[in-house]
Amino acid sequence: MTTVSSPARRHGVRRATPRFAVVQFPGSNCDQDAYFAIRDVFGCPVEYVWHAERTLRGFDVVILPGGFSYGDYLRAGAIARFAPIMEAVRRHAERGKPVLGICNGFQILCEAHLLPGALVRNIGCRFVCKYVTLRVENVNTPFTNAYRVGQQVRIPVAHGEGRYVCSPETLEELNRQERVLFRYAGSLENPNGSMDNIAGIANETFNVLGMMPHPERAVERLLGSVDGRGVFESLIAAAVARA
Ligand SMILES: NC(=O)CC[C@H](N)C(=O)O
Repeated sequence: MTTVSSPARRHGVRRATPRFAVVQFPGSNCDQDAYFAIRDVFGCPVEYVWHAERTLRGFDVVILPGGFSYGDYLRAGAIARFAPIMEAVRRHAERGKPVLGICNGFQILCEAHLLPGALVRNIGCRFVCKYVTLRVENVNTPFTNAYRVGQQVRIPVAHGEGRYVCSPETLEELNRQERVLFRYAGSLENPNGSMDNIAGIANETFNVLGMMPHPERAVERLLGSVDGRGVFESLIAAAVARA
């Protein structure tokens, strides 16, 4: 684990550099990408937390990474929702601390009812793995403050069950409360048939975000895009603002 000695810590005041937890479920496969981005690209302290653990004490930001938790049996995220760690994730969210679910993490957050709606099989029933262009819709959140509203960003998706669906009432509420933080930039960019081109949504208090695209895979120019960096930069800036 890399520990960053922030100026705030050196002067004996509250820590500003957030401490990240990356939760690992059996079948997670993007946990190392998230860990690498946080530690090597952003220099923040990060630890893996196994799904059978029951506490997230000491962590500021919790990441539920992508993958195929429990083999995606029944429906992606439907079994992970019952993992022991999920009670701690719920408590973390209830305290107003940030929880970011990426791809399978988004699926788990919906199944756990920390976010509304569900992610079902892509239109066309195919696994889709490619870059898509997103539009950043709301930048007044701990996950998006480093972006400009309306900014278009290129971030990859890789999923078979990424079609976001919800009731008309929920959709109306999500839009009215500006809880859609990312949209596929038009129907041609929508890889899965999600309602209203939804790519990422927040809870009512804006401290839980689920998104199908993978920002942790878009943090190095060498890999094709740095447009995902804003999500981590926003979380770090929000932690500094809170300290
Ligand atoms: N990268 C991911 O998390 C994708 C896997 C996901 N469970 C799916 O729908 O295919």
